[in-house]
Amino acid sequence: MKNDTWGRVKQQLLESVGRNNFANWIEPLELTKVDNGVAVFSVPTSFMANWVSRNFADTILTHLKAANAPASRVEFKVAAHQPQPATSEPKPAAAPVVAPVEPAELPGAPLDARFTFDNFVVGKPNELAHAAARRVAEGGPVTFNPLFLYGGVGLGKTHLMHAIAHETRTRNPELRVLYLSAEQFMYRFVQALRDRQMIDFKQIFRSVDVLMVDDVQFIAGKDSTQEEFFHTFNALVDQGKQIIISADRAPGEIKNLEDRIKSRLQCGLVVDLHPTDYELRLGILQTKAEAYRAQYSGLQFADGVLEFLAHRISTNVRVLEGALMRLFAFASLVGREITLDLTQECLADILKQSDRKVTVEEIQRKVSEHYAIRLSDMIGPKRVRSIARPRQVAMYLAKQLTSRSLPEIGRRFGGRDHTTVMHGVRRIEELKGTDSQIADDVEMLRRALEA
Ligand SMILES: Nc1ncnc2c1ncn2[C@@H]1O[C@H](COP(=O)(O)OP(=O)(O)OP(=O)(O)O)[C@@H](O)[C@H]1O
Repeated sequence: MKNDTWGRVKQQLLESVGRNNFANWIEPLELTKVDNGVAVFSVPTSFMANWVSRNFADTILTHLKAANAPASRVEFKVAAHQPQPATSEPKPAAAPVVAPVEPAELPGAPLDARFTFDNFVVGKPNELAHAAARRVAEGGPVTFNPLFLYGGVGLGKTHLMHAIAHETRTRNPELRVLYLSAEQFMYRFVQALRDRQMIDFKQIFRSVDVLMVDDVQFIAGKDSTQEEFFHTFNALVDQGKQIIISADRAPGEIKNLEDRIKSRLQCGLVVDLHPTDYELRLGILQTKAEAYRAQYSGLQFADGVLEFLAHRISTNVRVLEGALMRLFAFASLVGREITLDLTQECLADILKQSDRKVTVEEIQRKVSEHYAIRLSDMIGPKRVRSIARPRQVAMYLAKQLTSRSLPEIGRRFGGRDHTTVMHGVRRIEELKGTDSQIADDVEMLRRALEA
């Protein structure tokens, strides 16, 4: 077979496999001979030989036959002068045909075994992101590509990506799933450039079935990394492979990211993880506390502590988790029950940082309005229930929503003693469990004060 026949076949292959596949896998092939019906190609690396043989041998043979080439089989031989990539299997010396080798190991980051769908608590702020992640993890035809997840710090982007990877691997163990951060992508790229291993780099990244790149904003402003990322992205999308990307903001808002990349990233489904709300924070705390309780068996937990933390700690789940972990460790060290007081003592710094700045005076005002009593009665001496109960509700909310100590709250309620405040707080905690009217009032007031 003449080389111009191979030239014509290549033209047809370009159309049938697409531009990116052609550039990556077909263009580097060199037809060395056709012998006894076997078309022998020389390829630069054994990884490539293996990949082309698995994915393109039939297509190449079909086109060769269509061009009347006397070939009934194709073989791919590694060119002797090319250095072998460190990740490929050594080639048996006597075998001219490439022995089947395992695909090169993927240069991904390890997955956190705890970041599964089962451990992910779903609430209004993250339900869409969770549903999209589940959909992608189920596999099947690629419906949106890429899936782009974005949101503020510590809201679960990495958790969801790892969950997709775990689930995909469980459902389809044969799929090549690669998860890494954008920083690691850049590091691998720079390393490949330095070691003149770009062919291997491209081959490995173009051979995955699912690519996940976390914190993509990191490559903004890094021109050659962006360029390589763009080509990798296109090559995979052309092959119908799934891509999942995360960032701290929407694609259009990432500064110094090339426009063509922004527009690619917007092509699929873009979903955001909203800041957590009270219900989601409480759900997460309950799930994690359950796990800690099992770990620190025997540790007692007073009612209202988780609710207090869910009220008081900001939107960031990582901080919430850290607080809970510290609380359990502290309580087990000192051998005390986890009460509201212990919580405030142990987490004073975290609570101060995420103080919502609701004042005791505001609370008194809102509660007085709600129960239609005079503000002066709130801090005055009257002890009738119609006044004392709203006062206790206000004390409870002051304890929940501010970082004031019991004596400080007492002073703001007409100079009352801290034991009176403590009694009031406990009374409302009890009533919340038995009196739905009180529970509703407290909840409604809390929402109004936090709005
Ligand atoms: N809905 C959730 N349910 C359970 N755990 C959660 C949830 N959201 C976040 N977490 C936990 O909070 C911590 C931080 O989450 P993660 O690392 O996924 O955040 P991120 O959005 O990737 O943040 P960053 O932008 O800092 O990378 C993790 O330990 C994760 O398990």
